[in-house]
Amino acid sequence: MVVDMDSGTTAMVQVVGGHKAYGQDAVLNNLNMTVPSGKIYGLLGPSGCGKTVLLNCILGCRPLDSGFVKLGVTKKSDVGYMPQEIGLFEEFTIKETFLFYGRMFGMDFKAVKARSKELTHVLDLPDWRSRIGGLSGGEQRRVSLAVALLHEPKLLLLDEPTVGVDPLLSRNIWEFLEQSTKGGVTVIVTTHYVEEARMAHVIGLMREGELLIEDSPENVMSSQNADTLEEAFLQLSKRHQANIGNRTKEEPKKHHDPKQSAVLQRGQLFSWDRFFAQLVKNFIWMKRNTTIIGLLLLLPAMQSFLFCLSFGHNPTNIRVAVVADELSSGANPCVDGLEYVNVEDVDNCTIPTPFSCHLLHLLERSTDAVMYSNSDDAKAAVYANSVWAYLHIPRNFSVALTELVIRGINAQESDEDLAAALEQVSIDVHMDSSNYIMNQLLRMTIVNRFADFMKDLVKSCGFPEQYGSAPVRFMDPVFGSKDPVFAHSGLPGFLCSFCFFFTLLFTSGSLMMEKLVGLLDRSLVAGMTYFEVVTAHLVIQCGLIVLQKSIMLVVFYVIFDHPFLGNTALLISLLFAIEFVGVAFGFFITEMFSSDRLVTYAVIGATLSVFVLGGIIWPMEGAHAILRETAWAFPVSPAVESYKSITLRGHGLANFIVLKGFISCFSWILILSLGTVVVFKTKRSFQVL
Ligand SMILES: Nc1ncnc2c1ncn2[C@@H]1O[C@H](COP(=O)(O)OP(=O)(O)OP(=O)(O)O)[C@@H](O)[C@H]1O
Repeated sequence: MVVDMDSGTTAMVQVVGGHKAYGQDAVLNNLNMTVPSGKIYGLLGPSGCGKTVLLNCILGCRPLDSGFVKLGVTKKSDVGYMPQEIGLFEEFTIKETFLFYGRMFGMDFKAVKARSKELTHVLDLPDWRSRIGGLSGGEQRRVSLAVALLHEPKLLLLDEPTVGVDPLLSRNIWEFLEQSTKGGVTVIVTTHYVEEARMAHVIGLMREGELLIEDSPENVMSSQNADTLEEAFLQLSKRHQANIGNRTKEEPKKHHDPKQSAVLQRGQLFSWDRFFAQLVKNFIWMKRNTTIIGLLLLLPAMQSFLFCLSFGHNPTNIRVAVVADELSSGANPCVDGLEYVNVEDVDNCTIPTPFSCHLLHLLERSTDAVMYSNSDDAKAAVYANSVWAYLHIPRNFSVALTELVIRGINAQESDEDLAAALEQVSIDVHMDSSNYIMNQLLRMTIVNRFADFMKDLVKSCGFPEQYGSAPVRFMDPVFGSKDPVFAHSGLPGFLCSFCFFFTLLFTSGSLMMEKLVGLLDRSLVAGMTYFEVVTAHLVIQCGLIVLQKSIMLVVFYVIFDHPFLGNTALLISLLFAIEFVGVAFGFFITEMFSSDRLVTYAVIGATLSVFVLGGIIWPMEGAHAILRETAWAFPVSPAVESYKSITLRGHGLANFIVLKGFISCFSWILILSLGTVVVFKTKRSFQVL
């Protein structure tokens, strides 16, 4: 519907009392503008005066703070927009670019081809097979202009179309626009080149957010007694500058009425043409970026192999020094087939003494135990990081221990004798405890080997085995194996974190790339809906997820044979749910942040948090009470517990821990999706859904 102008003619665009500020600075200041239908409107003004902001307000990409915009068109497809930045996909050829936008506007191949041919001639475009990224700045601008003209819109908004263009070609472009207006097209062109705007039917001279004059170029010049537009603009600017000094600061009239402002309709929420255009674009991107896609598939495989090969196995070959005072110094009596020395007053026991040899023999099963002749050397070896610990066995160890075992503590004649005997049976361990895990594992190894030794000793002395062991029996475990492997319980946290990370990385990376080159906004202005962008992305993402997950699951459960007790379909559904949390988070942060650096930090921060809270490094049972109580609210953490219950305990969806993982994922997908829509709507005034 075309708006009636006071003069009786018709207007395609009307801005009434337009005011827009960023912070304290007014970018548009009570601006009134009328663009007659079927004319070229040249919007002139120095850099930073607000031309681009004004075009964005007309398009509805940015809302006015007050005032309103009226348009003579209602549909987005009636508008052609050429943004100041190129806003084209660098990986595309010119032909693919035309086809992408043609599809988006529902044009068939024949129509796209015919129109592209015409535009190629007028705009002197390079070979259609040329990639956009390989074109010069001027050539890219011409392709960008051709895209805006492709679907023969009724209203054209061109933001500096002739920058960097040869003067001859620039004239051709103006003539072409002039020609188009004869067919009823209305054109708004912003330009820095004041004289070039003489070819416009109407010009608006803009300065500091205000429109100083709006008339035909001839009238503008005659009203200022100027021979050139440049001169006229200079005079108007001088007068405006003088007025600014005298003006008291006026508060903008807040009469923004959304009902009066025109909103371009995008058509239906989902169109197969637009969805297909976006999908083909994603496929072309993948085809042109096989290295990235290859890495996205190779990385999970590589990480899975690295995890299986390096993570959670009990350390072997830990070097430990043993100093046994009861062994004669110099030659090692335990070597050469353990030629044990006999001690006379020990009888009934079949383990030869000194016992240090048997203990050493047992230690050698799980460590690299090395005999040292004295404590000073052993200590020096710990300081030099040659060994993780040294054990000191006292001089009378064998005799004192045998007496205590066979004759009992009551056989000691006095308390002093008992204390001396107990001192002689104590093995001192001096450890390098700088590594917590090594410390715990070594401690466990020493205690276990000593327990084995005591069992052997009491048995060899004719006592029942239990006499030498702690009165605790570890029966067959309810879940897991008798000798649990750390990697088995670490795997769920690792896999879930990586699922989240890979999808987050791909989603944020691909969206950010579209956003930074202005492609996303250009597509949205052209009528693409955010819903179509999301669905086209999800199709590609799902394909990648299936491939990545298949690789990882084969590595873990087929090649490395990790235990798997549960339902495969349930596990795959859980992994998909986690991946979609990553996708939703990717959409959220790319909408939230406008710089790729911030997005990168958010990806790293979120992944590390998920990794830490996933229980790989430490179980949540050991976390701070507040964190433990709130862990259910974090994304992915409940899913890790769910994963463990499915694979290591064989539980199904009826189990609450398993169910909680799914509930958590779906809740986060919902929260992040709603968050994305809110941020999207707040930042732009596009209709999203
Ligand atoms: N999102 C934003 N946040 C804050 N300030 C903004 C934003 N967008 C534009 N501005 C400011 O608004 C003013 C007008 O910008 P605009 O891009 O419209 O200028 P312009 O007339 O198009 O300039 P040029 O010809 O150089 O492109 C500038 O001072 C700019 O910094």
